[in-house]
Amino acid sequence: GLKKYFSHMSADIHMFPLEKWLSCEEQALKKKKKLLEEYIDPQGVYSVRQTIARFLSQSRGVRCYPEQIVLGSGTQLLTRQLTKLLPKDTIYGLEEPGYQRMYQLLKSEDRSITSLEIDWKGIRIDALQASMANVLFTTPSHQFPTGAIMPISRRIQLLNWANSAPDRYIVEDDYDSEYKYDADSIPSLQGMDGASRVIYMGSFSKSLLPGLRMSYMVLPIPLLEMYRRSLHFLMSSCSTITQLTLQAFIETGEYQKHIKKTTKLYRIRRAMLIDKLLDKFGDCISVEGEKSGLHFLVSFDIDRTEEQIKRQAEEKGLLLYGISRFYNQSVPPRKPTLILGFANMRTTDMDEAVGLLWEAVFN
Ligand SMILES: Cc1ncc(COP(=O)(O)O)c(/C=N/[C@@H](CCC(=O)O)COc2ccccc2)c1O
Repeated sequence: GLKKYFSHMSADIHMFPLEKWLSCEEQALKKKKKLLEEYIDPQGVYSVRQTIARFLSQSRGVRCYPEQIVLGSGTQLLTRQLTKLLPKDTIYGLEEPGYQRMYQLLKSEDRSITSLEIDWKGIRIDALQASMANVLFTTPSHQFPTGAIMPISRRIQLLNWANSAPDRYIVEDDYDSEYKYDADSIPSLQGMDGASRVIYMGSFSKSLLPGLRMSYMVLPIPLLEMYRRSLHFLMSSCSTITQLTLQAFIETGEYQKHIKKTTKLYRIRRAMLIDKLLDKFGDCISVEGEKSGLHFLVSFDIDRTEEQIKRQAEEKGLLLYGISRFYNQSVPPRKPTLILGFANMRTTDMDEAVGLLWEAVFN
């Protein structure tokens, strides 16, 4: 198969503290195995939600009670539950370019969607106001896929938008908020919301492993009441074992240690990769969205299409993704732009990876 050096969709299992995770699992099972006998609360084990609420308050300034947290096996599944709490004729505003799978999920649920323009600060307020959207999905910490970090001023404008008409909500997908390099981390939109307009979504897919399928959403009280009324019959979609292990992993401080260690390692990988790319490609490339997260964008000032570069790369055995895959409407004229992940890029592979990229672009 194709080499996935630049994959933005995979974590590096070698970075995961498997031994510590397994001892947390053993400890959780020994102490709380009784919980496995029954169906637990559909929102997830209460004590696990208490731990997550504390962690969110410390790390992201999210203000919530454990009662407001819903654990789910993936952001998409939680989004499906959320759409069932909102009016059928809700119009969902999604960032363009944005998280395609969310667009595809909402479309598969026959929801009305409108694509909204972004700029280097994230979603554009004029585009949002001109649209008919009443629920906005946005990724303010590190816009997916461009990496834009939304400044406080734009966040305040978003909250004003949400408070200026009934039935408006902002879904803050705080994906990729764990890894900050040059930018100081800006507290969550949810923490600034005083009027129950923000639904906060997060995931352990990037900070731990996507295979754990541990994601969560924080519902404002009015939606929580609706959840309790209309979705109380649901069973929790996350394994109780994974929930209890995660709780132990956070409570023993292993999670915080892991984030510190991986941030240091990712910071080195990211800096080395950008240096090597600039050495090799010089001023025919420009890098953006590299201030946080586990990927950045590289656009090429050459007369080739993204498709040609992708195909040429596949000839050389290298998997690449272009920015085009994140557009729901037609891709506007722009320089060929690739999304380059570095979470799974070992420093020993970098020279080969950059060499293959060079051949894909120039041969
Ligand atoms: C905007 C956004 N929000 C949430 C998620 C996470 O969803 P969850 O795992 O269901 O909680 C992703 C995953 N996005 C994935 C790429 C999507 C794509 O390009 O198609 C990338 O996910 C990972 C990247 C590195 C390491 C581990 C995972 C999301 O891009």
